Amino acid sequence: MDQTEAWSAEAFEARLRALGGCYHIHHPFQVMMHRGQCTREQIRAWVANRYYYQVSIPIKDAAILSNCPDRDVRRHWVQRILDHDGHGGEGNEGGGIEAWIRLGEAVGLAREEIVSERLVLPGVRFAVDAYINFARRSTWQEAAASSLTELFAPTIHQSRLDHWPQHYPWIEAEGYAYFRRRLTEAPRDVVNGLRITLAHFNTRALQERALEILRFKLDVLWSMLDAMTLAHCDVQIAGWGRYTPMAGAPVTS
Ligand SMILES: O=C(O)c1cc(C(=O)O)c2c(n1)C(=O)C(=O)c1cc(C(=O)O)[nH]c1-2
Repeated sequence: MDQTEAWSAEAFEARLRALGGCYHIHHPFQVMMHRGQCTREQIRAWVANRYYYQVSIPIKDAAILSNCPDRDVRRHWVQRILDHDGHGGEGNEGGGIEAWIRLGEAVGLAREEIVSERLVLPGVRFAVDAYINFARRSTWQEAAASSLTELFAPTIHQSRLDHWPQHYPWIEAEGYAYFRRRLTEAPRDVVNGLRITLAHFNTRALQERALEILRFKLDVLWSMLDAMTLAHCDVQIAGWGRYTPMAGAPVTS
């Protein structure tokens, strides 16, 4: 087959979906959470760090809107901001960010501890900021394609709803509302994001570019968990012993 010929829409979509093999559902930290092997402290650390992703999503989406001259696209895309920030309508009073704070409280964090972001690790901040900056500097179509990790998100949200209550009975049930709401929001976002991506990336070179963008975004999510693993799991480093984040160089004398 001609290496420069565009893939059909179906073949292109299949390649995008195949990158699900690199989704953070396969990261050791995520696997540990899924199997019920996390301590309360590790779950709390994950929720507190992921808060930074949650509050950054609407900023990222506002960056996409600011680069998009197409009124129809903006009208759809703005819904994502309202999903997270809230619009006061029924079931969406505080939006996803408020629901995430409630999840934090359900796992034993204080609201102030979450919103102060003082538990957010540098590596998590850098990874999330890379995503925001990508959206600021790219075309709106490229930035839209970078949201397509959401293709794989309903599976991960559903698995938390299915397994966490048995594994972590100490988590208050109201905390799960965030995952439940994403089960309907994410598939709707994906239909829209896929439509834009399949229409815009219509040459082989552009399709390859879209795959590269999706890999970048998968790396953002993976790097966040790498940072959390280093800081909150018992990672031993030869010659250093247990890794302690931000502890500086070991005293070797
Ligand atoms: O819990 C997760 O594993 C997960 C992953 C992702 C993702 O794949 O980017 C998102 C979310 N959750 C999520 O809740 C969410 O609102 C969201 C928005 C976006 C995006 O890129 O615009 N990704 C995700």
